[in-house]
Amino acid sequence: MALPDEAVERFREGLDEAIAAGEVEPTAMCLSTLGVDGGLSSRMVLMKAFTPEGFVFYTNLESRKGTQLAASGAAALVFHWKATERQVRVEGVAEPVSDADADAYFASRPRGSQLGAWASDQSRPMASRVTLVKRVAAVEARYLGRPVPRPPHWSGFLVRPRLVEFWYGRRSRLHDRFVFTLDNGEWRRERQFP
Ligand SMILES: Cc1cc2nc3c(=O)[nH]c(=O)nc-3n(C[C@H](O)[C@H](O)[C@H](O)COP(=O)(O)O)c2cc1C
Ligand code: PXP
Repeated sequence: MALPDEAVERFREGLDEAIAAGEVEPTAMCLSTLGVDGGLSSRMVLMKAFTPEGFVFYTNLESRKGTQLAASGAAALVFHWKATERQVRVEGVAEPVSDADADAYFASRPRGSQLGAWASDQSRPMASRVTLVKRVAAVEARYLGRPVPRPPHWSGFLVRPRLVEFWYGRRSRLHDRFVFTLDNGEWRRERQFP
């Protein structure tokens, strides 16, 4: 269910203002996923697309987050824009992006990052840094003089929101909060106490 116009506008405006204010990584978001044991796991990722459908990021599908999302889909995101004292919080369900979208984004990455996606068994044990350096050299040799294809284990997820909260910080601590919640197929909007 697409986000309501107001939520889309608030997100776009918040991101634009964070960029204008010089935020170092304005698209950085904390992603939380659910382990099979019911435990939670969080890490930062970079948002690469935002549409009324949701928030897209890319990763190794065999990583910890990748396997957790394949198992449950439950995902929560937090953006914190320090320069503008804002926070956006998202709760929803992650689904794979299309191969066409993943191919297009992968093709736009610097060659070094593309080679890294082949070389790194993200989240699995690595004996030493030398292992990684050797693997990068091997994939570099393999794709010498030709484009690096997207690895089958590297793609993206679209987090479709069921809740989006916009938090506007105030020095008084009497912050403003607007929460959009999907309720029986309809978006509900409410203010909440800070
Ligand atoms: C600011 C920032 C952005 C990051 N962006 C990504 C990203 O977009 N995709 C990714 O796979 N890892 C990204 N990482 C690395 C992840 O935080 C994490 O270490 C890695 O993906 C392994 O996570 P996992 O073992 O939980 O799967 C980023 C780290 C930081 C600090
Ligand atoms: C392993 C990894 N994948 C992806 C990203 C983010 O995407 P990109 O490298 O395409 O900007 C990062 C950012 O640090 C990263 O560390």
